[in-house]
Amino acid sequence: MGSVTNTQALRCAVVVARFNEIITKRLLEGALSTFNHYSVLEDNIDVVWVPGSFEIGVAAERLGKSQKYHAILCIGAVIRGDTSHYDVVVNSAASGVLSAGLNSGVPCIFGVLTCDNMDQALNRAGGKSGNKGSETALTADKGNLAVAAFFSVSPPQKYFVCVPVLRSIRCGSHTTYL
Ligand SMILES: Nc1c(NC[C@H](O)[C@H](O)[C@H](O)CO)[nH]c(=O)[nH]c1=O
Ligand SMILES: CC(=O)[C@@H](O)COP(=O)(O)O
Repeated sequence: MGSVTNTQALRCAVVVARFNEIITKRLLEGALSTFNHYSVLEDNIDVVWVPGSFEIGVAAERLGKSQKYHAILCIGAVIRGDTSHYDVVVNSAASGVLSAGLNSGVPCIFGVLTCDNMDQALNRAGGKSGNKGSETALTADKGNLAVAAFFSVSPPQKYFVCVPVLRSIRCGSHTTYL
């Protein structure tokens, strides 16, 4: 993908885990509403659902390698149970997202909640601790503009020109299934 200097040119994919959907749907809504706030166009966002956080990395890497996106948001919610299964899913999700970014060269942003219980997750999905999905989208907007400017323009302080180009436009949900 070429570089972008304003958010209306930004193309993103959001990979969302269906597991703990009550949480991940709220994180997705937070991400989409933040994209809307920063003028990312609805048509430029593809949402891809996967069964659980364990599968996020595979999808993110495939999307990254498609060369269609400036950034891939990875959203999931892993909630601790009685066994060590939690650690396996969390570690696999984290290394999968990291590998997806390294192998595709596209920023893959880690928006997977890793919580001890459902209360912690609800608090971070629009509750008293904010909406981590929304923060994930913010990372994509700012991170991508920064990365694009850093690699493609000289002098690098052009980055500071890019950031204020943030306006508001309507953005609903746009869904694609793998
Ligand atoms: N326990 C959680 C899972 N488990 C499901 C796995 O992610 C995976 O889909 C399954 O093992 C099939 O490969 N996923 C979450 O996202 N959150 C959990 O708490
Ligand atoms: C991710 C988890 O820990 C959970 O879904 C699995 O629960 P358990 O460890 O009780 O089998």
